[in-house]
Amino acid sequence: MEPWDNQLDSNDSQETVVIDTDGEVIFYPNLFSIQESDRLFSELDSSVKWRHDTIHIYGKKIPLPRLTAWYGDEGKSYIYSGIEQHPEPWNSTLRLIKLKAEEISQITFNSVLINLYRDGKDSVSWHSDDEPELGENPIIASISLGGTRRFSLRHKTSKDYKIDIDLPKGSLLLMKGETQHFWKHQIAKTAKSVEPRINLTFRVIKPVLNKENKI
Ligand SMILES: O=C(O)CCC(=O)C(=O)O
Ligand SMILES: [Fe+2]
Repeated sequence: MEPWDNQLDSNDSQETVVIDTDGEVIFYPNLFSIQESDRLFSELDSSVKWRHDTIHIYGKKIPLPRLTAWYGDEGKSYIYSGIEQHPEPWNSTLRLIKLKAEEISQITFNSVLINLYRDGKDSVSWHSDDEPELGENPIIASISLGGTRRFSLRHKTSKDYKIDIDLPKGSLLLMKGETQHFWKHQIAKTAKSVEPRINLTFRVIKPVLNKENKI
């Protein structure tokens, strides 16, 4: 039996409400133990097909400040930076993590976007996960492994609403309801020395109408 085959223990049920206004964000600090987290980190670090994508801004090619990968059910493609992306098929480690995320979230996910923050210079800038293929009120389960990084949320119109939360290894942050309409989030760069971090955001990709109004 693998360590992560355990039933939910009492630690798993700890939860903190991070946001309950204009959306819902809930933090579960101990989805995986430290030992399980370290093992999952090294398995994913070596097995994931990491990409270093570039984005095009004002005619310039800019490498993303992190490595990424996308895994999911076959046939769930989505348009990202104007390019149709096809997911890699699930591997066994990702399936196990997905099951744990689904137990907590009470929803079946069909894809995961994975980020590798190699050091403190890697980051993700302010954004909402509001692509049409995620649907009206997406449920996103975000799992952290490796070094702790600070996750910030800020309300789009009420400038005083701002929350920072450190995401340690083994934790899960659940974003749901209207969160993506009203809030943006980021992982800022840091000058502190930090261990590499892997973040997995499990999502449900829905069919969307394309230009010819076909699914
Ligand atoms: O690394 C994180 O915790 C957040 C990643 C994120 O926001 C995203 O991939 O959309
Ligand atoms: Fe995001």
